[in-house]
Amino acid sequence: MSSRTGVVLAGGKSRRFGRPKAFETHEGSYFYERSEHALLPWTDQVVIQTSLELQPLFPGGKVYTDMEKWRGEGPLAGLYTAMKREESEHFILLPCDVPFLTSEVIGEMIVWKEENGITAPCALKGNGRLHPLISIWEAKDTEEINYLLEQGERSAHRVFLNLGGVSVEAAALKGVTGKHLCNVNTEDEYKKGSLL
Ligand SMILES: Nc1nc2c(ncn2[C@@H]2O[C@H](COP(=O)(O)OP(=O)(O)OP(=O)(O)O)[C@@H](O)[C@H]2O)c(=O)[nH]1
Repeated sequence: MSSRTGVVLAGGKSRRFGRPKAFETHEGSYFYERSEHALLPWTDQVVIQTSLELQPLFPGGKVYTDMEKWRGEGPLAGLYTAMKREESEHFILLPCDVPFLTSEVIGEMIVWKEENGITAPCALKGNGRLHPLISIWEAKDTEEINYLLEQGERSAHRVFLNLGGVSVEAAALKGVTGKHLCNVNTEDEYKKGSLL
């Protein structure tokens, strides 16, 4: 059983961006690759969780589509699918639209969580809000997430809170800045983030 699996969320519609965000580039790498590379040093494996439409565009590796039942229903369904498919103690989640985030941020989060003995999900807080998709989830919570999905819940934020999730302030982590957390939904946000 591998103890940490990285999950890159790379489905969705990218309506605000106008084309699939996963395949935008920053410094010569696709956005999804940047999330993948941020996770690789800290995990035993990284899986990409995407949609049926986008799956053929990825070059290989473990590229999963969301469970049929919740196809197109958002990031939480993507996380749950990966948790069901892979045996792992911890799931480190990243969206594909945080091109400025680095592996150092993930390392700092893991250390903070372990040092503080947190056994609940843990997510980063910064730029004035919680980032439930920049987070670490526990295999023990898989069935509770399933239950909440079955109840119609689709918000990763509310599920995180429901499971007693603990947030860590970016400012409490060494070297982590607002730029790292910059979430790119539009071309303008990408340009602004690049200037930070
Ligand atoms: N696997 C999976 N990932 C998703 C899904 N919806 C969104 N994501 C991912 O979750 C992250 C946040 O997505 P959003 O920006 O909120 O949604 P989006 O559909 O990509 O973009 P908009 O259409 O502009 O809202 C991104 O990394 C998306 O790729 C989904 O249904 N399944």
